[in-house]
Amino acid sequence: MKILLLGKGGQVGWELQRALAPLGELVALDHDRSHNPQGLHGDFSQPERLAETVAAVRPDVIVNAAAHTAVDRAESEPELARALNATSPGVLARCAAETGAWLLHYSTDYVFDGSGSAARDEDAPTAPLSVYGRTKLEGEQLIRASGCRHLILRTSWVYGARGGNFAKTMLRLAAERDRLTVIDDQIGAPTGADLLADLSAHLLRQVRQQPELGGTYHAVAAGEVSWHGYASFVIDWARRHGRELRVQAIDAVPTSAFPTPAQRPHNSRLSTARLQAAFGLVLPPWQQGVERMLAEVLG
Ligand SMILES: NC(=O)C1=CN([C@@H]2O[C@H](COP(=O)(O)OP(=O)(O)OC[C@H]3O[C@@H](n4cnc5c(N)ncnc54)[C@H](OP(=O)(O)O)[C@@H]3O)[C@@H](O)[C@H]2O)C=CC1
Ligand SMILES: Cc1cn([C@H]2C[C@H](O)[C@@H](COP(=O)(O)OP(=O)(O)O[C@H]3O[C@@H](C)C(=O)[C@@H](O)[C@H]3O)O2)c(=O)[nH]c1=O
Repeated sequence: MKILLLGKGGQVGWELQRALAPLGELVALDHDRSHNPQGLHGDFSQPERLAETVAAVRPDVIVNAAAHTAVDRAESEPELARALNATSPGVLARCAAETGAWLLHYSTDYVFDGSGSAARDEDAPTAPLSVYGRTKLEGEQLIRASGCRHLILRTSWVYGARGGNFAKTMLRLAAERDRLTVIDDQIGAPTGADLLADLSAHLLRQVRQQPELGGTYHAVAAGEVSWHGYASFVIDWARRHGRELRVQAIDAVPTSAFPTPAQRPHNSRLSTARLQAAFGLVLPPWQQGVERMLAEVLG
């Protein structure tokens, strides 16, 4: 099978290069065409040009790991966020529908408003609170409307050994400051880019055999934690493994005490029951992957 991977340099894209390679021929692109084979276009700020790339590569599977993921910055650049998160996935979906290719795409817990405390399933009503969430939801909708064969994996709180993420921010701040202030009333599941990539490869193999398994799934690690609990876990693990950190206190605060340009959901719990049942999987607890990432990052 021939796979076109877009966004190869991101947290998930990096792990996908490893996980997808055994499935067949992989053409992996980033947004700078001077890095790409044959100068192929991979810049999502020019959505229509992605059709040229699909026509040139003629993939059996398109995997889209590119996105505008700077949640606060998206509030002040909604047009760019929309081009990356909605219009471009829509073009890829149209191409996939025309050629019969599969499209694998990633979405987010931020398509929900985060009310209540129950874990949401895939059919729960969406109501994004931010530009990022709204544009990611529009991307999902364009993919479904295109009629292409697709998998949309909604995930949350992604971290990887490569790239920036909350855990690495906390390690940096803990080395610089005496006190940290971290929100404790937003709850979710940190999910490893390596887990997502391995899952993606597994699902692609399966849907090629059983196309009826295509659709939208929640794909997050098991368990739940607040950002404050996550930060405390990371800092505690780093200390126990010999890292000297300056921080003396990690203050737990409500969202109202940590204002940000974008509003984020309080309840990011996603139910993975559908994914586990459809593909016969058991997802690992979030702590397992975070420890693996910390071991890699902290050496
Ligand atoms: N990070 C998270 O916490 C979560 C992510 N997701 C979703 O998972 C997917 C992967 O996210 P993740 O790997 O964490 O994101 P990253 O921010 O690590 O990677 C995003 C990728 O998009 C690329 N990109 C940025 N601008 C452009 C552009 N103009 N044209 C083409 N590519 C561009 C980046 O390239 P470069 O690095 O070269 O700029 C990078 O490869 C996304 O769909 C995201 O919405 C869902 C839930 C949580
Ligand atoms: C840096 C910092 C953040 N926070 C809060 C702000 C926010 O509510 C939460 C996480 O902040 P971040 O900006 O790191 O994370 P954020 O960019 O909101 O992470 C999100 O990214 C997108 C791409 C997704 O799809 C989501 O699933 C989610 O992972 O932690 C603190 O409480 N204290 C701090 O010192």
